[in-house]
Amino acid sequence: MPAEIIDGKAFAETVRARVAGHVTQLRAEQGLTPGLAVVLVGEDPASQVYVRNKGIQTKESGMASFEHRLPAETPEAALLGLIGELNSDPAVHGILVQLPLPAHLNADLVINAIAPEKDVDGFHILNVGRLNTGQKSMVPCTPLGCLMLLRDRLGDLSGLNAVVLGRSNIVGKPMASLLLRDSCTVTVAHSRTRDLPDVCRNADILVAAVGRPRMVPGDWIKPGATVIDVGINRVPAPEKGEGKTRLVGDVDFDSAVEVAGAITPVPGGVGPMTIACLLANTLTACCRANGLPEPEGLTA
Ligand SMILES: Nc1nc(=O)c2c([nH]1)NC[C@@H]1CN(c3ccc(C(=O)N[C@@H](CCC(=O)O)C(=O)O)cc3)C=[N+]21
Repeated sequence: MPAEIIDGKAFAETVRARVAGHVTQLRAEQGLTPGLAVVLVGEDPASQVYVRNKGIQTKESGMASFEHRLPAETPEAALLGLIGELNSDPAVHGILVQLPLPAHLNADLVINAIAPEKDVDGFHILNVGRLNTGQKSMVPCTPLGCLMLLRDRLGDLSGLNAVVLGRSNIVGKPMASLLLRDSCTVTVAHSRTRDLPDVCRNADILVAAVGRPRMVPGDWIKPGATVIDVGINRVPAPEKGEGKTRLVGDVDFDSAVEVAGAITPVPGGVGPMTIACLLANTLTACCRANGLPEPEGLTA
């Protein structure tokens, strides 16, 4: 029996609707409007599309959206100056600096200049430390979205074998941390892992976040496993016409869908959840900043 397809797009819509409901309530009862500032340095076309989508969805949820587009050659001091202003702006509850940054900018320095309570990406070193020690933190959007999908399908995750393929700071490591917190037995696998197919075949939950198109074939998957495909890879699609491209994940969907119990598609899986969780984190940051109770079910 082929796998259930996990509809991340539909799930993300329900998350955004819940965020919007809380935003309406915040405005009516507290006179508050959560605000998200997005900073884009340079003209990377993919980043521009992504930043535009974030702006649209932010406004659709009733929040304020502040976009800052800076030229690629912006000096580090100027970027740090802008972050300082956003840190002290009471209308801004969340700050996201789109990555990757141009090479002359030190991304660690820039991210760590964001006020941790406004760091809706959860990339600030204080949030990383807090997440890893079980303290209240901002949780990175993509892993949070994956966790929501997993809990929705599986309920209690405790005791399950989870394999996270990829060890990035933005997905692999925080994903492993969240799964461990939910009492999974967690393996972080990567390009140097020995017997990688066998390691993956042990997974009740397989999260693929390596950035290599269709790297995971169906015969690496345990029958019935839940597969979360984080990869968003643009590949040539000559069948659509010359020069055309399409998006594929890190999992070879066609073979995996025959083996897995459930699987996220690309597009329409994890990607939309990432943006929904960015909005959820902005709402959470706004509530915390004002000493209000946090929205239930929208945090880790
Ligand atoms: N500071 C920072 N935080 C990020 O969260 C961040 C970032 N920088 N830099 C770039 C990546 C990429 N990213 C995506 C989110 C959603 C989709 C998404 O919604 N994708 C759609 C498809 C979109 C399309 O068709 O192109 C989908 O998967 O269905 C894609 C990519 C967040 N990122």
